[in-house]
Amino acid sequence: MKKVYLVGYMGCGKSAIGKRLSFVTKMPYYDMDKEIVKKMGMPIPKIFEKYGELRFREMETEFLRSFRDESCIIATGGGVPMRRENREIMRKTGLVFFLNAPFRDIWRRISTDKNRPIVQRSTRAELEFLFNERKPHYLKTAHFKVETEFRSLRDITDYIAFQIGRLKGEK
Ligand SMILES: Nc1ncnc2c1ncn2[C@@H]1O[C@H](COP(=O)(O)OP(=O)(O)OP(=O)(O)O)[C@@H](O)[C@H]1O
Ligand SMILES: O=C(O)C1=C[C@@H](O)[C@@H](O)[C@H](O)C1
Ligand SMILES: [Mg+2]
Repeated sequence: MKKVYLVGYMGCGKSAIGKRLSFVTKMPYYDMDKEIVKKMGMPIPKIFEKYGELRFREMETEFLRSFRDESCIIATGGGVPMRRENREIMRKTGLVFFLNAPFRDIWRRISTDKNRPIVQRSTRAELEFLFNERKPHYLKTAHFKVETEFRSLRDITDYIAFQIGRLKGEK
């Protein structure tokens, strides 16, 4: 069985939905950011500080190239679909869902977060610019665009679980 990848901007709900989806589908769940943190033994802001963003981006690609061959749910980092190789690996090895949220909602969720180095170093306008720059890449990576505005985590999770089940021929 294929992997299920959740892609989208910081704060769109990849981790929150990934965990719930794992519960509903009984597929194991992995958070790419957490896997990299575990491997490196330091938090993401520290990885950026010590090795630089480019090396972090290499680590993301390395994760996609080598992560275990099992059916699972993966919440990806917000910058992952920006690289062509990453997009190709995800589309080839799984089903990709883009969680689309308006920037307004995103900003409300991420503006006070200390664990996202890109948020730490950017203004609101810069983050909105990056959001608009990334959106086409999320769209071209994804097999499904999932609208999240005004929808509960449960509702979004059930929709994705339904699509996974449908494609597995269960429903
Ligand atoms: N549709 C939603 N309804 C209510 N709360 C939401 C929704 N989507 C996300 N949230 C909340 O917003 C916060 C940020 O979500 P989450 O951490 O899952 O984002 P993320 O996409 O994993 O971000 P990152 O790329 O930085 O890891 C969480 O507290 C989550 O519960
Ligand atoms: O959007 C991004 O570039 C990032 C999002 C997070 O998931 C982390 O991968 C890291 O903070 C970078
Ligand atoms: Mg996350």
